Amino acid sequence: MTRISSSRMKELLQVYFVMGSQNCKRSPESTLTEALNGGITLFQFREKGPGSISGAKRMELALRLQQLCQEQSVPFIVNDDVDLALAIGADGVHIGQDDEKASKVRERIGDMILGVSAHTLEEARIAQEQGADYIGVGPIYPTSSKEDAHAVQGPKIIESMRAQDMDIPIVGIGGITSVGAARVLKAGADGVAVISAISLADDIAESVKRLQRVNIK
Ligand SMILES: Cc1ncc(COP(=O)(O)OP(=O)(O)O)c(N)n1
Ligand SMILES: Cc1nc(C(=O)O)sc1CCOP(=O)(O)O
Ligand SMILES: [Mg+2]
Repeated sequence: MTRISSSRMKELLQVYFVMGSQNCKRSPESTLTEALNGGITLFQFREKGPGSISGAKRMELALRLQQLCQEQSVPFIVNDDVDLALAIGADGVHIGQDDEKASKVRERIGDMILGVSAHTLEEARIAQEQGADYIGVGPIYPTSSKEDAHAVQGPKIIESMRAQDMDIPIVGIGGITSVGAARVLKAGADGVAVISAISLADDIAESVKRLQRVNIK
């Protein structure tokens, strides 16, 4: 296996669905199935926070959701838990600034996809140097899906990273809906990472399609 190319990574980031059972109105399996039918390009298993499950049940859920992604050839990324990602043969891992250091995670996961959260230009540069394939930048807008989110940054943070020659694939995250997505892409993001605008939608597949349409404009 070789590291993912930057151009392929950018394609995968277009509509990045992040989800755990705590984010769903119906079962996580049916939520993900509908999102896959709608055309998500990447999935992150983020079983975390109030209402989430743990232990063997969490791993069993990860395996069931991974299977659904595999059936549609959508890469399956695990949030935070490198051990879980390695144990189930996930396609990648997403870590934040409070998680294991990116360079250490890169050593552990080899060529698997590595995503790192970055809130500043400095964090973005370090993530790139330490082997990140993409960075997640946020929160772009106010979010109710992450209790310990940083202060809202607005799309300008991405614009300023691009203006200072950050060429790594970037996905915006935090409070993004089909209404706010255009500004995120215009600022220089390659895609949008979304929890609630997809997981809580009445018509999940349609909510994904709306985000896709913003992407191709
Ligand atoms: C695509 C993407 N970007 C950012 C995050 C946030 O990661 P982190 O800061 O580690 O916070 P938690 O998600 O672990 O609470 C993400 N998960 N995905
Ligand atoms: C998981 C996560 N990370 C964020 C960050 O700023 O790094 S914001 C966030 C939650 C995104 O959920 P929603 O699309 O429902 O706002
Ligand atoms: Mg994390």
